[in-house]
Amino acid sequence: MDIQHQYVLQVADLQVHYGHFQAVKTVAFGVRSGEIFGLLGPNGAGKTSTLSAIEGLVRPNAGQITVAGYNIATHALQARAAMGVQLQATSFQAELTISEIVRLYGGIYGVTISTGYMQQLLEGIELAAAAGKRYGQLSGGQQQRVSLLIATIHQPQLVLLDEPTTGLDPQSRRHLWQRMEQIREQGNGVLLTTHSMEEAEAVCDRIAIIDHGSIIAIDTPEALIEKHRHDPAVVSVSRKGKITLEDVFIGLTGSAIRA
Ligand SMILES: Nc1ncnc2c1ncn2[C@@H]1O[C@H](COP(=O)(O)OP(=O)(O)OP(=O)(O)O)[C@@H](O)[C@H]1O
Repeated sequence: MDIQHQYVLQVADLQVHYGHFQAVKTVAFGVRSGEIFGLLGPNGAGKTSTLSAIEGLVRPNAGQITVAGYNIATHALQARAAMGVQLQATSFQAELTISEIVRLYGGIYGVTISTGYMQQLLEGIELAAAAGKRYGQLSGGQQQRVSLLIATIHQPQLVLLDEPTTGLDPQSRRHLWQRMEQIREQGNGVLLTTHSMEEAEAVCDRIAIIDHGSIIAIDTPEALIEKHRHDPAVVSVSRKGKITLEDVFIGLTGSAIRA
């Protein structure tokens, strides 16, 4: 099979309920090898619940999730070994140095990290000169770079990123975009949630818009803009006479402020 058309993630008929509340109703999509896929939706749409089901943190009420060909319900260990999840900044101990954290997580994932490889890894996130710096002393952008390095230290086929660039300055954001693009070039897949339409347009090959627990559109950013550019709901929210992905997003999900 052509590697471009292999799926590193397949989600079929996913449902996640919290008690009687259906947070995810009917979600189906796939992420291909060598693809950055964006999951976009207003607050409370069901993005994190979908990611949590893929990560195995919540048990779905229905549906199948397959990572690198492994069904997470029947082959959880293999599925988890094939995915990398970006941990929250607070997951790392503030007093550990960057190199200690890299060595610790390398050990957990069974990756041998020689001195030369450590140097290479830290150069890749522009932190080679700060190897001995404690995590708690790092800026938000530096912490994000370390946490993305840890998420990818075992070269997973699928990387899950939940709003990774929130709060970052433009330089740090560009750096993270480049890292995502490197993951794509290596033939692996990225599933990203974001509230930034600029980010989705800049890095995502395809996006799905999720609202009230269901996917309402799925395509490339360019195709979504093209398809909806004459919708009255989209035209009515456009600014400066140009239709953007944000106009399409608001046109499809409505202008009402969510939770
Ligand atoms: N543990 C939980 N128990 C009950 N309801 C929950 C729980 N987690 C999430 N919800 C609800 O499920 C819905 C979907 O939440 P989710 O966090 O998946 O949305 P989201 O799209 O990630 O939102 P945001 O953009 O705000 O992060 C929301 O209405 C939320 O309040």
